[in-house]
Amino acid sequence: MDHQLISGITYLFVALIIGVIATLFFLLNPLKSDENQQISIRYFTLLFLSNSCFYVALLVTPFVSHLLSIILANTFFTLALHSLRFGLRWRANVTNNHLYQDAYFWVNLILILFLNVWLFYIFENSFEIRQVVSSINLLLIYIIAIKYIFIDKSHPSSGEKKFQRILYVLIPLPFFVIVPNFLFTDDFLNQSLNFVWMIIQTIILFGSLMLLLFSDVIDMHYRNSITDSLSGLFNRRHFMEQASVMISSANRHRFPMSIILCDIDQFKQVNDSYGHNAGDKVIVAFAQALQSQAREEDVVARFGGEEFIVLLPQTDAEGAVISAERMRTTAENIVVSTGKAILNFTVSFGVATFDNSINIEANIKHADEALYLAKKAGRNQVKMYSENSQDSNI
Ligand SMILES: Nc1nc2c(ncn2[C@@H]2O[C@H](COP(=O)(O)OP(=O)(O)OP(=O)(O)O)[C@@H](O)[C@H]2O)c(=O)[nH]1
Repeated sequence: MDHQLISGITYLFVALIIGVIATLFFLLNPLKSDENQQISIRYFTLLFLSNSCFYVALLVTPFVSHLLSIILANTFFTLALHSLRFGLRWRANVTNNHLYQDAYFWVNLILILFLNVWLFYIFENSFEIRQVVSSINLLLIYIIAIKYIFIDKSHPSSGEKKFQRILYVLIPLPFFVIVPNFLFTDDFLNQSLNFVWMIIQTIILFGSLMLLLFSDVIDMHYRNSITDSLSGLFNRRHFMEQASVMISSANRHRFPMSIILCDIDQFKQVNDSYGHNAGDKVIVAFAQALQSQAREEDVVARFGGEEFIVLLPQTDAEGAVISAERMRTTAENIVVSTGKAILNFTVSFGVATFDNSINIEANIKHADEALYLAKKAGRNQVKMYSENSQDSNI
């Protein structure tokens, strides 16, 4: 059999295997619970499928017309790279449009097709020229992709940082794809080298996207393990961990620290009168209000059913009572609309300033005692813990 035909078939086979493995990996990815991630995974899958089609189109030159091969190859290539851009955009939640609604994609595609046809007539069978056009396109998309890697720029994940670094490594690769064409006169050798570069590029891209998705999965599991699913606040376990770290820091540096423990008033009645969903809405509304009233360094958590806790570093008793009072009035003004009615609710607060000689549990107990007094005194108020609890007041 012809030498070129055997290598052509081998290339197609390799391209197909890469495409199938990548597709299976992305379709079986465990990140399916998040809609944004789901869409971005579909785009990553499209990237590898179209990348494989690109190789196939490029290597079918002996079987179809040269012009058709160039046009198909570049079309799939453009599709592959724009899929990368769109996958990252969905992941970072920066778009509601799909690829087919993207003007930049269509302009790019039309330009590529126009250039292909034009260059074909000018340079006839020039493999080099179409490599240059593809490489410039590839370069542009990698540069644009760098912009959309980070979901939260202030807290980049390790996968995001690694993926960014890998994209920087990928940027010069398109130029290496062109180099063999100018170095060697043997077409077969050139085509083989081109293919090797493309495979390397795909494997790097595939590996780094895997890395990015795995780090997303790890982040997601970590986030789930420290947050409460209903309110989105930290859960009790994470609060206790954070609190013990902050206590030792407060002890060492001798700064004051306070705790606010609060409980939604007559919450059982809300559930009984309006239903459990209405109760959940109240919890979410109050959690958001609490978070919005807290400072950046405060730790806000859902402590139990309708009970919440806030740890306030660098805050003395007076400051904590002012904060709690602000939270109380904010809660009083929240309006929650349910299917049946529009409802208001109130919250009681117990405040304790840290006694460094005792542990976190004992300090929380102090705040709980103050909260109990607030409930006993008629609810919707703030009480401060004092040694003689019966006298504690704001
Ligand atoms: N909807 C909803 N209800 C919850 C959740 N967690 C706990 N609850 C309910 O919250 C209610 C708490 O009621 P109680 O402990 O009697 O307290 P309360 O009615 O708020 O009365 P006071 O605290 O004395 O003002 C119970 O009926 C729980 O079932 C939740 O996640 N969602």
